[in-house]
Amino acid sequence: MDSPIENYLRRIHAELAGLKDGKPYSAIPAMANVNPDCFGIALATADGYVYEVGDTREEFSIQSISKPFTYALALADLGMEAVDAKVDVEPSGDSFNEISLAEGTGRPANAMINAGALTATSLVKGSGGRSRFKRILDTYSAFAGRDLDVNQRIYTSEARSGHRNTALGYLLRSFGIIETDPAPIIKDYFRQCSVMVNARDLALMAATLANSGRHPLSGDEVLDLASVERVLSVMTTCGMYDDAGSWISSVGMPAKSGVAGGILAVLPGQVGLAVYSPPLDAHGNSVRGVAVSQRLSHDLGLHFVRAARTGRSAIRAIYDITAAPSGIRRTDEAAEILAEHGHRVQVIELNGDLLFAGAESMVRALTELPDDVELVVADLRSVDEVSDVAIRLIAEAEDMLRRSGRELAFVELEGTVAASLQELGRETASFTTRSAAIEWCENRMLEGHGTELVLPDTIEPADSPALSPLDPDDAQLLQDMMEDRTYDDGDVVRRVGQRFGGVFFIVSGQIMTSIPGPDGSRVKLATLGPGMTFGEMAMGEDRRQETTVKASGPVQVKVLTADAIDELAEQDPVLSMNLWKALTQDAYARVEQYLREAAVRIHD
Ligand SMILES: NC(=O)CC[C@H](N)C(=O)O
Repeated sequence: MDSPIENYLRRIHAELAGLKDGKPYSAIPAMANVNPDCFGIALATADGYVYEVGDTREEFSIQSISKPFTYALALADLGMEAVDAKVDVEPSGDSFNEISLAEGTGRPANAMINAGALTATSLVKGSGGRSRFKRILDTYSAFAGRDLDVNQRIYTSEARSGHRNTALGYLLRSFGIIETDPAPIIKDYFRQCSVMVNARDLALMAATLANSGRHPLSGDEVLDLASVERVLSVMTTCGMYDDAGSWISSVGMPAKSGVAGGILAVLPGQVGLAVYSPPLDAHGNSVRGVAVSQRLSHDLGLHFVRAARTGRSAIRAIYDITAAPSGIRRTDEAAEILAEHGHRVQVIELNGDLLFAGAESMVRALTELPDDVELVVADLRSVDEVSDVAIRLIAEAEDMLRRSGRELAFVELEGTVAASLQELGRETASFTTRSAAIEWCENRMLEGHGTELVLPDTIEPADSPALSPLDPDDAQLLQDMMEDRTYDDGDVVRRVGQRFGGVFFIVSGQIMTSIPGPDGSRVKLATLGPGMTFGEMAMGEDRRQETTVKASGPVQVKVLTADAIDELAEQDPVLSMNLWKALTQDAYARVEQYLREAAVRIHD
């Protein structure tokens, strides 16, 4: 796909391919003969889209980039306390292979330098019939989202030449940091460094960390959030060894480098970045990898200080229900009451992630509502993640409202926030559509400010607003001509295109009218309740039913059928005329209300 991001990455790749500083790693003979011009950039989003430019499928050994993932497995296996007893979380300021252990305890400074990495490897035990190394390899594969494997030639070469690491392993044994024979542990460490990856793999491994431990493509929960938080913290302060200070200043992302020329960087919640290019700088980091990371951080605002600013207000809109009535047809008196008191019900529409900043903006808006607001509807349908902190803040805000006699209700598709609040002992109303929430608020307003104005559950046609202009005896006569019909929830009562089928009077229950929307969707127009009519608009030779009418729960209607209407026109033309005058008077009022509500309903 010719996307702006891919074009941007191509420009950076072309520009930095000309960077010729540094030399490929030569301490491991099998790694010496690599092409120094190999250069790939991969950027993976937290939802799994991977942008690739250059040699992103060229395989190379993961080397020290393996360390955070083995450290993650040890943390997941043993928990932080047990791991911290063996390896600290402090930056050493030393190079990756420094023989540096803490005075006295011998505890390595962190798990990113070789001493700490050997320790982390020693903390992983075989289990479930899988050896230590098989579990380590399976963990890397889960992070990459594909089966990875060891390059035996590189492993053998490093096992033969890795004297410094071997010395470190026995030194750790002498301090009791490694408690068993260090030889197999050192071999497993060499094996983990010899696992083959490409830049795409690393970008997805980084994106899994960015995605709180869940693989963005497979959706597998690879690592728990607490361990992700610890691994990224240590990568931030120690991942680039004695270049860590300069890295966090100029790039600002948790990262890990490897001497084969790979670099992996993570922007939590957003992206995983990987670069592969063999020539290394004096710190053992890929020269082009550092240059690409600095450019992308600057150009795309990936530095954690900038990225944190995305936690701006989560509020998309605040308005009262006079701007968005429920669509229920009410009597004139009820409509007047709602017009007068609608400002007492506020709707707050939110979007994005409700982490601390988003939740804070919502809670602040709740505290700033005018004193005469009685009900608040929080529309969360455009909200993505709601953190535990946000739930706790919302619960306290709900308490604050309740203490002042007010209530908070939610519109959300799965009801997760209301369920979370219930777990904290708060009972809050939750609806799946905004109109249902607003109807509930309107009824509360009518109960509170309009006494018995809330419509009764059952209205016979003779008592309906539509027949109110008629003489009561005439209305009753018409009702006696009607057929009784009942429908269950979801039944389609009338379809678009049907010929006139009579005038339907709703006795109890609710129906919902809708019209075909874009790409096969349905656009809800209105909800009609007891005492209301539908179907009369299709009267006339060339007219058809223009809306779909569906039962919203159990519904009882009485129908003045087309045959009965024809019979009435013959037997009592005066009453027939009065009936149509009454219905058309009511129908025009309804058309006007439909249009007003449809304009509001469209995006409901
Ligand atoms: N920084 C690195 O990638 C070093 C890895 C190498 N296998 C070593 O242990 O020395």
